[in-house]
Amino acid sequence: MITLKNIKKSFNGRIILNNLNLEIKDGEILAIVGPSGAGKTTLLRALVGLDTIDSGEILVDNQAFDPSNNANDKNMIGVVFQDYNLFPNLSVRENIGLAPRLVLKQDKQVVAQQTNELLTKLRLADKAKLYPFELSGGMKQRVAIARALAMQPKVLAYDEPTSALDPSMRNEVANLLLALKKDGVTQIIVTHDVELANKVADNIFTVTPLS
Ligand SMILES: Nc1ncnc2c1ncn2[C@@H]1O[C@H](COP(=O)(O)OP(=O)(O)OP(=O)(O)O)[C@@H](O)[C@H]1O
Repeated sequence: MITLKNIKKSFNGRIILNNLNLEIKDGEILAIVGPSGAGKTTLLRALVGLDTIDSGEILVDNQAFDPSNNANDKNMIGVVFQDYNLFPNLSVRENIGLAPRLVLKQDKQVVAQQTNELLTKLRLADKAKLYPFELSGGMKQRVAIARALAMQPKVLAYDEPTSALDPSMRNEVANLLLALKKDGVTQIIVTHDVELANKVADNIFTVTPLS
């Protein structure tokens, strides 16, 4: 379980998150919703350790969560960014296998086997040799998810998973999130897409603008 206690975050003296409290249970899908500028991405970035918080605590199973100093904590949460951040000069297979090789120092054969499994799971087996520029938005997103899953995170966080896609893809994204939930992955989505949130989320947290 992830627990956020009294989280406070300001930018240039302007308070964005004030004494925010939130619990995310293992295996659930949490949707973070709220109007533009309310602080949803700020909350997500703080939660995954991409930004510091001014005060408050982030706990995982009641232990302090410290991704900037603890590699296990850092690898615990995978992030799928809105623009996917794929490595443009690497193939789909290389995008997925790079971090397990470099960061987890996994054996080449283990990485190859795991990458094959992820390619199949994310319906990318016939795209393994392609480069990001050759992929549709939905395929890029599936590569980004496969790449995050390759690090075996307990939690996957997505920033606006449907906003860059054609609305007809919403069901596909929803089904993918629900399939990953069956595998036990805890998922956090920041979204404007209320329909997606209603369809997949076990819990919806609304961030309200403070001013
Ligand atoms: N690095 C930063 N420096 C200064 N201000 C920032 C920074 N990041 C975010 N902000 C401000 O914090 C507020 C919340 O931004 P945030 O991106 O978290 O909102 P959001 O709810 O995700 O909005 P949207 O739905 O439009 O993406 C905004 O007013 C934004 O301008």
